[in-house]
Amino acid sequence: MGDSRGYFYETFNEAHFKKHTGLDIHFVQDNQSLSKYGVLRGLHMQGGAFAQAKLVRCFKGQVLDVVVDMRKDQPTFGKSYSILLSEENHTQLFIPRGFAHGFSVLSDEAVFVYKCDNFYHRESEIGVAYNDPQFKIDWKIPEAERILSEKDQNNPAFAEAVKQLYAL
Ligand SMILES: Cc1cn([C@H]2C[C@H](O)[C@@H](COP(=O)(O)OP(=O)(O)O[C@H]3O[C@H](C)C(=O)[C@H](O)[C@H]3O)O2)c(=O)[nH]c1=O
Repeated sequence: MGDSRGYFYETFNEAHFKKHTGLDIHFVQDNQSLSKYGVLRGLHMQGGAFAQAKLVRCFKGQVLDVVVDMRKDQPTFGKSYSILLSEENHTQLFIPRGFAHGFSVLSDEAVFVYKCDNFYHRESEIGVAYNDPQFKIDWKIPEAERILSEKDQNNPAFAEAVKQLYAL
């Protein structure tokens, strides 16, 4: 809702969420990260008892958000999906448990905020190589301009990540 002062909008409403998704999710943790242009975070997930569903959005700037289905029993296993999330499009993406998630920052800066339905548990984290040739993800950031954590430069390939995930 915009007015002469600025804007107001509900960023999460449990009743709307249930109506649109048919899901009854109890979110327990909110996260927020600030990243500059070229940052690529991911692909990450938590497995086992600490698997997380996420409701993600870009509060400031613009990101390319990417998920990979790691659920062996699903027809979309091993498939990736990308979507632009931005301050302008107000789009939110619900990511069920069992998906690896990451994003690349296309604006000068991006503030990324998301709800999780399980707590952070470092020991349950699984990484998947952002550049695994199986997915051919176009992160829309030239190779030389990408900024990744040490961890994300060395995530395992998809097949190894699946093995680690199902061993949790
Ligand atoms: C995820 C997380 C991290 N941390 C600590 C651990 C490190 O000291 C620091 C940065 O963690 P990390 O480098 O894993 O942050 P991201 O690279 O943004 O990780 C996230 O990236 C992708 C996009 C995701 O979807 C996951 O939620 C998450 O893995 O925050 C916490 O204290 N709590 C948390 O829930």
